[in-house]
Amino acid sequence: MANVLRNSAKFGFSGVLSQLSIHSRHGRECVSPCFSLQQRNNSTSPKIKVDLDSSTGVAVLRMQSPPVNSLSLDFLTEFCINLEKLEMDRSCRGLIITSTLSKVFSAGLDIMEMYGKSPERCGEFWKAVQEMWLKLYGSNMATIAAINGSSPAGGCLMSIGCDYRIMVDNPRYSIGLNETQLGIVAPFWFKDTLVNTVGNRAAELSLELGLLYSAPDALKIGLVDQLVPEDQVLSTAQDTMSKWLAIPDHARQIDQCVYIIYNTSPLPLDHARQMDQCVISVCIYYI
Ligand SMILES: CCCCCCCC/C=C\CC(=O)SCCNC(=O)CCNC(=O)[C@H](O)C(C)(C)COP(=O)(O)OP(=O)(O)OC[C@H]1O[C@@H](n2cnc3c(N)ncnc32)[C@H](O)[C@@H]1OP(=O)(O)O
Repeated sequence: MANVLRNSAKFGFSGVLSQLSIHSRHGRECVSPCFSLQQRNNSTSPKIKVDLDSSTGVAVLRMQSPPVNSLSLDFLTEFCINLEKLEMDRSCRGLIITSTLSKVFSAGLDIMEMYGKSPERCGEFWKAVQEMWLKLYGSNMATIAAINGSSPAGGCLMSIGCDYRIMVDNPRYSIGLNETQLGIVAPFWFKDTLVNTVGNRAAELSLELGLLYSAPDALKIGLVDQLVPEDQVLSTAQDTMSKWLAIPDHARQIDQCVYIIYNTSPLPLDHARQMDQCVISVCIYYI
């Protein structure tokens, strides 16, 4: 796998992100419209399953893309379409993300998307990664990751993009931003999200050494909020969600907004997204 990553160096990409600029129903910045997402979703079997309980207002999004829920362009597109639909549905106030696979939450970005692809495809892929994070981190819903397996790299990003993380108490499951171990560098907005979660020093050590934490170690540094037995991860997430939803939405959303404005990178701005594209291109060139 590391070889695939190293070989991908020669396929640097130069596509420029198109402008992403529609606004959500709540006025917060949103990304490209459902229409364009649907146009590029060519997959046949669904990689995502969503169940919305209209009596509680809680949706459970299950990632079901074997073998490891890797974040391919198709996967990310489907993920974003589902998030967008839930975001537009006023009856949905809370979202729980989990995996149907045993042992794996998500293996992160699909390695094959970074190998031997055209610059245009790489650009489209990176844009989808950005969209996934923007939609999740900026969501108006309360979001909980029910992490029932390993969650390296992009899988960890998805987890820390949620408001709260509950992980299965199994030392064999790991989580972390391990990019440097693969010879690549986590983009600045991965870093910011991690700093917001575990603080500066822990994030610095974690990123530079590309550390993957076992579930108990992840709890120690605050990378996850709670550990539970495997068979309780979803019920605990549901119980926790009811506490989050006891807070009036507008108060939680405004609080989150203030937090994001003061603590997060400018990725939601168009120029920052384009700058990110350039940085990633250079990184790939030097791998
Ligand atoms: C466009 C340019 C972008 C530039 C990016 C720069 C910034 C980088 C940002 C983010 C980086 C990433 O997210 S990179 C992905 C990093 N991911 C990992 O390091 C995880 C690697 N995988 C694992 O550790 C393990 O697979 C696992 C713990 C997740 C599961 O272990 P398990 O033993 O259950 O399964 P296997 O290891 O046997 O794997 C099964 C099967 O899945 C394939 N696989 C695994 N991970 C990936 C992946 N990320 N992408 C694609 N495919 C993956 C693995 O090769 C096996 O396939 P085969 O059965 O065919 O051999």
